[in-house]
Amino acid sequence: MTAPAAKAAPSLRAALADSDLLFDRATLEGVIADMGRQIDAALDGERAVFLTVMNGALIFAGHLALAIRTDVEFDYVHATRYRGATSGSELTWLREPMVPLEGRTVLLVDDILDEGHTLKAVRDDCLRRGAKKVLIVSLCTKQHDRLVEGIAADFNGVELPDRYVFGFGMDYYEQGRNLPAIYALK
Ligand SMILES: O=P(O)(O)OC[C@H]1O[C@H](OP(=O)(O)OP(=O)(O)O)[C@H](O)[C@@H]1O
Ligand code: HPA
Repeated sequence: MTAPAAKAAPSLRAALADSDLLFDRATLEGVIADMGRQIDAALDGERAVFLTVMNGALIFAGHLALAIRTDVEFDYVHATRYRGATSGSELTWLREPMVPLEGRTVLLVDDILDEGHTLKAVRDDCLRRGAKKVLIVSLCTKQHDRLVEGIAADFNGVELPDRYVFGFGMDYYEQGRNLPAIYALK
């Protein structure tokens, strides 16, 4: 029996034609360089766990890691609640942290703080594992009144309008993650 054909994703080209460029690569690289300096100052020499939330944070994490001078220990989690769609649902854990977090400072690195469910769940999980401090590092934060209570970025790069965004790690139906800029659908 042949498997049913996968549903075609909406066109990335059409989405780009119907989007605004919000932040280009040079701007984002400058913003991330500043974030690296602020994080170095906050760590004050302490070796933190650099915990990337896959997949969206992959590109930001690579740039940010090169902007931080303090040595860090890498690990990642994979938690998703959008699963290639443009609105979120239940959070699914695909990979938990492997590095012991007890007594450690964690830099929790993600691409976007939107409604905050993902970062809140991962932050709380790190604390349950005994992390002494979790610093939330997000490339961007969306401006709206749907943010869950009790979550905020300790380090944030740029602020976004309340529109669906993609590029620089963020996907449009699992496309466009490697666009070197952030776009917003009109
Ligand atoms: O603040 P929230 O409303 O929870 O949304 C933010 C989360 O959504 C995206 O992940 P997604 O579930 O799309 O998975 P992905 O990282 O694989 O794209 C993004 O990378 C954040 O982790
Ligand atoms: O606006 C968004 N774009 C991409 N991924 C996201 N995850 C939460 N919000 C978004």
